[in-house]
Amino acid sequence: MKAILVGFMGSGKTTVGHLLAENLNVPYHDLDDMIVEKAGKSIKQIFADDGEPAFRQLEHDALRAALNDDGILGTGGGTPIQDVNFEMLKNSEVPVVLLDVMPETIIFRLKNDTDRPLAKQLGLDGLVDLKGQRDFRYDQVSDFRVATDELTPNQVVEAIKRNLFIKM
Ligand SMILES: Nc1ncnc2c1ncn2[C@@H]1O[C@H](COP(=O)(O)OP(=O)(O)O)[C@@H](O)[C@H]1O
Ligand SMILES: O=C(O)C1=C[C@@H](OP(=O)(O)O)[C@@H](O)[C@H](O)C1
Ligand SMILES: [Mg+2]
Repeated sequence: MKAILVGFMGSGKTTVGHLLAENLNVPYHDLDDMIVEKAGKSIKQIFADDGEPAFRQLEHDALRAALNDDGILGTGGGTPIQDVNFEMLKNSEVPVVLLDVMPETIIFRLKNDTDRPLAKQLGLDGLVDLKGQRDFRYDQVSDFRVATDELTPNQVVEAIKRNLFIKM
């Protein structure tokens, strides 16, 4: 991998990851897509049929498989929260980029979302609490952070590239 994107739901990992990969002319891998492909059903359906622990196991398996691939990896918002994943990301040689986002922006970006079971379960206030619980982990696992609130996805790509080239 050239870079791994972490951050809360709605921070833009999937959107920016696709654009960054295209821009660098490398493949893009998204853990959620890998999980959906392996399970043969949507994330929403995995949560409904099998529960969150089953989803987290699939997520861990997908992360383990993806770390050896080339390109850009977009994780899910909960990926760094499992201890085993946290250690894998922290010990990886690949730069880990935190896409940061303010609660107001998350609410705005996800207000019509129907694909994220946790967002649906928790409601918007619950989401903000969850972000507060997770932020420390995102900070610890990442090499640098980009605040995305005031940036377009393409501007986020440019900010990541500036930081990556300094690090390479
Ligand atoms: N920088 C940005 N500015 C405005 N909207 C954004 C930005 N990044 C992502 N979005 C929008 O926010 C929503 C969630 O983005 P997504 O890439 O799925 O986030 P994640 O994968 O981190 O959950 C999508 O509707 C996307 O178009
Ligand atoms: O934060 C989380 O626990 C989750 C985030 C989602 O990915 P995005 O961060 O790409 O929305 C997806 O993996 C699942 O719905 C659980
Ligand atoms: Mg995503």
